Amino acid sequence: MDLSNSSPVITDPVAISQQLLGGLPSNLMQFSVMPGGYSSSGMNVGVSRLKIEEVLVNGLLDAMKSSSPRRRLNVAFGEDNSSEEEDPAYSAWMAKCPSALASFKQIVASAQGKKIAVFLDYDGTLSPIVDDPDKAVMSPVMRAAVRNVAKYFPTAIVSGRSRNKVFEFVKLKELYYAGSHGMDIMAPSANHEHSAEKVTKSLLQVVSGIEGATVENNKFCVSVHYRNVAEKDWKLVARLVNEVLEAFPRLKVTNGRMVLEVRPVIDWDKGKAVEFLLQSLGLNDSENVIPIYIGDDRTDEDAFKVLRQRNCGYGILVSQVPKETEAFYSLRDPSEVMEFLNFLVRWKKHSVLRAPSRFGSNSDSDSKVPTQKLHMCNKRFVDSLVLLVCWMVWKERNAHVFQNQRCSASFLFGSIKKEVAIWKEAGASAASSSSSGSGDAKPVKGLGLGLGLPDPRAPRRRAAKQPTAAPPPLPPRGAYASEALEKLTRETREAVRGLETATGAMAGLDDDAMMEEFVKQFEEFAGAQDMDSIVETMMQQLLSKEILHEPMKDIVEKYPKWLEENKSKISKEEYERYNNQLELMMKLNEVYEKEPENMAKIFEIMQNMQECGQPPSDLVQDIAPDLDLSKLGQLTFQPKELPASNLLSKIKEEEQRGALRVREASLPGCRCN
Ligand SMILES: O=P(O)(O)OC[C@H]1O[C@H](O[C@H]2O[C@H](CO)[C@@H](O)[C@H](O)[C@H]2O)[C@H](O)[C@@H](O)[C@@H]1O
Repeated sequence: MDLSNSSPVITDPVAISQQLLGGLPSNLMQFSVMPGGYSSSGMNVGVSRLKIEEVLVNGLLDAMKSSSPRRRLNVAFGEDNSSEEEDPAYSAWMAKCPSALASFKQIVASAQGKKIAVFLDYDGTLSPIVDDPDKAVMSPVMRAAVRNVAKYFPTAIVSGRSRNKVFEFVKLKELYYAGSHGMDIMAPSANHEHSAEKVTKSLLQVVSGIEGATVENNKFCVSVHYRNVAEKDWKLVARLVNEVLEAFPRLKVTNGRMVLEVRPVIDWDKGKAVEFLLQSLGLNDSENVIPIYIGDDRTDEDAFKVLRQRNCGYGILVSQVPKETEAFYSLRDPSEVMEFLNFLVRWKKHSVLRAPSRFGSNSDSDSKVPTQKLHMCNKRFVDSLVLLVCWMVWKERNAHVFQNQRCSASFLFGSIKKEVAIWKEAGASAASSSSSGSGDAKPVKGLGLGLGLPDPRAPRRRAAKQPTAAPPPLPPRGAYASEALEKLTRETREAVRGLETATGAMAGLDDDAMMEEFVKQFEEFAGAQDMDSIVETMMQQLLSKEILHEPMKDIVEKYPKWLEENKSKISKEEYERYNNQLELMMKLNEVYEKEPENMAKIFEIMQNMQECGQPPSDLVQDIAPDLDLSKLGQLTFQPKELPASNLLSKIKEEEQRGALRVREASLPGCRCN
């Protein structure tokens, strides 16, 4: 939806069709308007069938137009620049449906002493919406967050997809799954599956001539996707689906995010699925169980409604625009969902350290937390610090393993402090650019956390050449990158704030004591998630398709020409090395395209890449000036070889034994990234 449109609120498609149908004499309305959809079954064809059909098609079309609203696009980068603070409609909506992150305190306060059960929709909630439904993969960090949540709370995925398909995406055995809008947990008759197959065939036939239209069989339901169909053809899609459904009186159609969902006319939906799951998991005690349901789509409203009616638990709508909803709270996008899930885990794990600055709790347990801890428990600071310490320790470990270089704890701490200074610089710029609200998307030095990572927001030549008047469509595959970028920016900013707090809190402590404190905090946090998985998650994020694929594609595109032009200017060895590098990059791109989740392969290629050193600097300069492949390669050794959590104690031990060679002198600038 274009926000410049008149109504800021997306209305229910049913309401739209009812409105339209309201104009007809009631005796002509023998077709049924289903809750959450409508079916053309039982239609009285005597009077003006064509007219009724037209009304149905138009109703469907209206619903299609109002679905999957898009936000304003930034002219230069195809990104959204608008902030909710500037949008009065959004602010008004937020007052009714506040952020679940901002309201975390209330949510957990009401859950004190009760059991939380978590229900999660998949598309648009755990994975960003993308053009190709088969590519709606979940990021490794999101998977880690869901895995952690499931460690502490019974967790179920409730999806419109078939159960198998959603499992293929989520890949976590510890969860419960309800596919086909929850239908596959209620053992529907084989007839439903059969008619889904039949209607899939008919739908495939009729839409085959419409460019971009696809049909997805979700076992008991069928999705007709029109996200990639030109808007002028949407009416045709609506008409054809409507026509096909006339032969299937037991099926109805509802509208989701750029998708028409054909479902059996049975009294079953995601709300019923949630009730069923609560019952069968022994969580039906509404006094003592708080179900939290997070979803982004219309079908999730059935679940929100159930929670509201039961007067227990919370629906959380994932949306960046105001919507009519039965949910109590909102989150803007999957990255906020992940943050919320992480909050839940930390709250559960560290309830003893719960402090006002962190979750705003003022429970008794707070009084037992020492003041210094209160300062240090600023959640985001701890997170950022953890990442930072983790990263530095990891680099140290690499230097230790690959270069046989070791450093003292105080040197390591010095490096951490230097890194923090870089964060500080980045955070200050990031904070000022965001608080100015100017929408200035200039790259911020240091946004790659000093890791030599490309800044996904840095304008590349290709982007700069695009005419500013016509904004490029928001590339769905960039969603993770901007998610990652947002996260890094947020963490950086918070690290800076946290650093200030910590500086005050730790004033008077000497380097070693400070280091001890850092490590203690780190271990507390790491204890919640296990150190290896934090490192692994971080490595996965840094080497993920979302971060690296775009710059790699750009380099691979230009590399052959560069080689040709420079062959006579470089040595034979260099030429071979570069050729080798190009081949590896091509391999890497292939993995990113075909099996982006295959981290083992990505690690392997990156390791080999490390041997090839940096690509020619004039080649990468325009594309990804900060990209340092040889350094990224160092990331790829499995943490299991030497758990990073042991490293600090190992360093200390060796230091005590006097076995350390301090390497400050050998490392100019002390930057070991
Ligand atoms: O209940 P959900 O798990 O949210 O499933 C609802 C539909 O999700 C998928 O479609 C949506 O996501 C696609 C990938 O991002 C996107 O291309 C499409 O436009 C969205 O509607 C799924 O493909 C459908 O079958 C589900 O019904």
